[in-house]
Amino acid sequence: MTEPAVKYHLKKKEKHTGARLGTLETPHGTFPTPMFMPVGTQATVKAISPRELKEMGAGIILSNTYHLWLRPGEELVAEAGGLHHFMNWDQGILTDSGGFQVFSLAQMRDITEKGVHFKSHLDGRNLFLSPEKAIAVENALGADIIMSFDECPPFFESYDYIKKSVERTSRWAERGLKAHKHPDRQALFGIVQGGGHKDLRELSAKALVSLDFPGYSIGGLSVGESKAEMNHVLDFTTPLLPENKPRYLMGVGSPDALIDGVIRGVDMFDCVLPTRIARNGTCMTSHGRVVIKNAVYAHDFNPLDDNCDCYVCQNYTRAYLRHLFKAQETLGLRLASYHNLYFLLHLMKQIRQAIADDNLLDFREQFFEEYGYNKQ
Ligand SMILES: CNc1nc2c(CCNC[C@]34C[C@H]5C[C@H](C[C@H](C5)C3)C4)c3nc(N)[nH]c(=O)c3cc2[nH]1
Ligand SMILES: [Zn+2]
Repeated sequence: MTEPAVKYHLKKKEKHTGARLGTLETPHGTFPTPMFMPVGTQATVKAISPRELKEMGAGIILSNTYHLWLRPGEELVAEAGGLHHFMNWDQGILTDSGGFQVFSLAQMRDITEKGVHFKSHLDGRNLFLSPEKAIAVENALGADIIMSFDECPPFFESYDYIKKSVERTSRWAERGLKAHKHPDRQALFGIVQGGGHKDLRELSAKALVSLDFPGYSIGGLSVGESKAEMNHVLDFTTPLLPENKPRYLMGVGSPDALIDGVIRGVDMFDCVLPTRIARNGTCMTSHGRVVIKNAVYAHDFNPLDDNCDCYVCQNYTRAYLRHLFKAQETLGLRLASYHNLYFLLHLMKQIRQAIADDNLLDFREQFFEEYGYNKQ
């Protein structure tokens, strides 16, 4: 039996919740969990350099199979020696399988047992992605953690549709496991589906756990359902997964969703939010969101966030950041992206400390109060 590429070590369970403190050992370093993973869509975290990512404490970042397969092509990335060399990132990389992208970006053609036929969103070419093809692309890209090829059905699809989709996704997961060429250096995660249905989540988790993946993603969420619904699904899904394996909630999220996901036993998160909202000048701060182009900040010579010790908050004022956005200077979106990423990475650090101190619920109370979330 080859050593798994990625090992999760559970260090401590928080006394009052399902939260856990752990470490994730990968071929490119060992990182503390719970963790937030910055998203790089086309082999770059938009507007931020690897040096800045390291400076802010990012460990594992995401890249994107679908885009890189279409452009520049996985062969070119493999020729460059794989993603780490290509993008000059020597810490952890995780790639999604492209399934989510196909369902959300491309003009759909049809889903068959074999895989998905669709048209490229770039040039309309007819393309086909199957579990075998997706895993082959992820093997060529060389990320430390790769995802199974799955279908993420709409949350409000019919029970029958979601049941059929779960069964097919489980068959696809098994085919992906068989096609995976480097289990010794790339950890393939299974992705649990099942919408909002407890029995379908059980059906999905049982099938995937029997295949003994080194880690499990919780898919099919953060697709338009309410936060209460997402938390309800997590309440009965995380307990279905092995305690000694990492759990990755895909596409989440906002500060409240991160805290509530950790409370329910999630270890890993990714979300495009911090860099996406930064591009129009929306910043996350300890006092809630600041839309920096607002006139109210024109003469505000305070830092973006007086509780933040990041490079941006230590060296620039709200008035200056507002000026940059009004003048459409690219430094504006760089600084806003930097702070937003730092904010979420720092939030995870505070969450890890709260788990160590067994006061995660008090931390949630204070953070929600200060950020302006209404407490459920
Ligand atoms: C937002 N809500 C949400 N996301 C989801 C994702 C993508 C996670 N992010 C990876 C991704 C997706 C895009 C944008 C960036 C870069 C790259 C392409 C990889 C992050 C999901 N991915 C898969 N394979 N399956 C899901 O069920 C799923 C559900 C999600 N629900
Ligand atoms: Zn800051």
